[in-house]
Amino acid sequence: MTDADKIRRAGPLTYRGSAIPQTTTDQRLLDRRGPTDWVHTDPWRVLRIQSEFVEGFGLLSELGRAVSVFGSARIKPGSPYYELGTEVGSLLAQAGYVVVTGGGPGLMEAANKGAAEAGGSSVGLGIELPFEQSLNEFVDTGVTFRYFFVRKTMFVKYSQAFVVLPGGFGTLDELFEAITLVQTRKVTRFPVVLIGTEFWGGLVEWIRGRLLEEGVISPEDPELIHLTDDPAEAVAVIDKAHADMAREKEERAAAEALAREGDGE
Ligand SMILES: CC(C)=CCNc1ncnc2c1ncn2[C@@H]1O[C@H](COP(=O)(O)O)[C@@H](O)[C@H]1O
Repeated sequence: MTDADKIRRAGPLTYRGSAIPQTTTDQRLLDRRGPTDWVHTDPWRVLRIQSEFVEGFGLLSELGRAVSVFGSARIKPGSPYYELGTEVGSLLAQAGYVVVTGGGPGLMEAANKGAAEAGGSSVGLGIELPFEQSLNEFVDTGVTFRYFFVRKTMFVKYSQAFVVLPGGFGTLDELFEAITLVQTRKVTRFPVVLIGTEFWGGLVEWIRGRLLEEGVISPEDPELIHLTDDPAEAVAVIDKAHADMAREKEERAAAEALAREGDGE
């Protein structure tokens, strides 16, 4: 056999004769020599981002009914808000919801603790931070994300409501992301419940007053937010929204079935 008759198959590729590479794909993969700066380039980051979506979707897709609870990383046990967080976590777990938090300390921990005390399950979606940080001890299932926006997708995709306890910039970011997604109909029928009338009252008043008066939101927009001091009311709002949603889905399915029957006649 001459060199020109030689054939190499590499996956779906076929090489013949002088087109056959000097090395195999595996050899090139395993050869560690070469520059390494590509690790810090955007195309490589895109793959890392992709892998976070894959891991996140893989872990969370079979969660069942879930509610995300947000709140300050800084409010410690002993504070009435911490108690409120624990109660919310317990009541959500008793109502059959998985409690999803950022997995950190403070009110995230409170909600996870409440869920654990009620025998429910807790998910922590952590974020890599510049300082050492681990998931709180009440998280049953956890993922720690490198990318903030990947993590935020997970909260929305795998929970059916947001409960927002008192908090700072992080909590405000999560609250306003949620109501923007509802306002722009990126998510539908997604209850957003603020707990703590004293804490949130000023903001809600400003939204209902200033924002409406200036015409920067629609008259119905303030209704996207429910404000209460009562964790049981928060759970009732969420349950009702889901019952309404389930009923509407059934009615739609029945109407479609009827239309199909009509077509068949
Ligand atoms: C001690 C300390 C500051 C730890 C921060 N560790 C954190 N771990 C996980 N999620 C967090 C953390 N800090 C902020 N977040 C996210 O932002 C919200 C709280 O931010 P903030 O404390 O309100 O502004 C939480 O709902 C959570 O989703």
